[in-house]
Amino acid sequence: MSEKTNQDLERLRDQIDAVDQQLISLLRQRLDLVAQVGAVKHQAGLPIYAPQREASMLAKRRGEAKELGIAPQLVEDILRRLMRESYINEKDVGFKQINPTPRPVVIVGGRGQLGGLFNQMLTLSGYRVELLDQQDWDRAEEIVSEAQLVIVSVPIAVTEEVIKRLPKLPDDCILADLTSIKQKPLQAMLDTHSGPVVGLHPMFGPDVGSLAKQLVVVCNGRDADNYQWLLEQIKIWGARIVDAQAKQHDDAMQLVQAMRHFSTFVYGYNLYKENANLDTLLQFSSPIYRLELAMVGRLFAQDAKLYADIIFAQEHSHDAIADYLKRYQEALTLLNSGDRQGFIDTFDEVAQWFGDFAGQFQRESRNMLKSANDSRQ
Ligand SMILES: O=C(O)C(=O)C[C@]1(C(=O)O)C=C[C@@H](O)C=C1
Repeated sequence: MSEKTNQDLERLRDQIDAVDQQLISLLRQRLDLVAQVGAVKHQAGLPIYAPQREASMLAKRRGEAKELGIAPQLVEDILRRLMRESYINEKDVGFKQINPTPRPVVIVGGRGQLGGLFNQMLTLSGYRVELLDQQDWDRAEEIVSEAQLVIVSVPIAVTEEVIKRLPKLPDDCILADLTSIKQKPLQAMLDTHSGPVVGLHPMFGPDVGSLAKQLVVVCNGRDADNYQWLLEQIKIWGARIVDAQAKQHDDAMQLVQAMRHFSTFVYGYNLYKENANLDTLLQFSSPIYRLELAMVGRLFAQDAKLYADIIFAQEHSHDAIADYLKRYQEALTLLNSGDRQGFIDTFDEVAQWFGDFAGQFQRESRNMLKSANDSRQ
């Protein structure tokens, strides 16, 4: 490379560095403003996530970007990443306490990951949180004696047993659970406690940075009026609430969770039995295959018992998985018989069934792939 080229590059890179440093300074200013917004929202009891504000802000910035010859999507991607940081920063400012009472919230299994997240959110909202774990059970009666809310957050396999072992709760105490199946825990809570009961299913893992834009499924149990404050508090944390009947939820979870996790498990099991060379697979991976491999591999970085519980606890998951196997075999028959047209006809039938969702999912996955590719070295 010539000396002049070197000098030109160095001069321009110095200017880029200066601009990037200004960007960092602007990020600091923006985060300070967002923290102030968080404080105002804390006082007013407003949710972190403000969809209307986001939509109008993104529309304006996209227009301004376009006028400057900048790709609107680039600006939107940057702002969405900034807002994800805002959710975390605003969370740390704390939240308005919807039900200001000195009575404690008891989290059974609060030293677990999901229980720990609810402990953090409730504490940030000003509630006094007590934990009731295995080592505390001899003091269980004392711990729950004044509780206004008891949340059960233990592995699925022991949820019903733990609920049934709970000491008598105050009559007005709310009994809730966070289990990913709803019918059995809800019935156990209704049988065990005569007061307010509600089943919750947080549709996210404990490693979310904030609850903004997350989803919590609510299965009403008893005396719903008494636990509306809890649902309001969850909304202030930024989450969306969806009501569902417990059976409707469990039936959907068979496909969404049990079958999905089981298929991912089998995919990984097959790679293992084939003794595939992951380094080689990655070497020849397109971005989408790498993402698929990552979604399989991440499963095996987690606790086998958790997924065993999710899959085995679903009473009818065997049926959903057996159906999947039957369709896998039907598709294999098309392949083995060389029935290319039969495959195409079936493919078109399924495409018809997906309808507009197919295009929507293609657009969404395209953006996910771009982001996933950005983070690659
Ligand atoms: O303006 C707000 O209400 C904010 O909380 C700030 C902010 C942002 O980062 O711009 C963050 C989250 C909201 O969903 C909308 C915007």
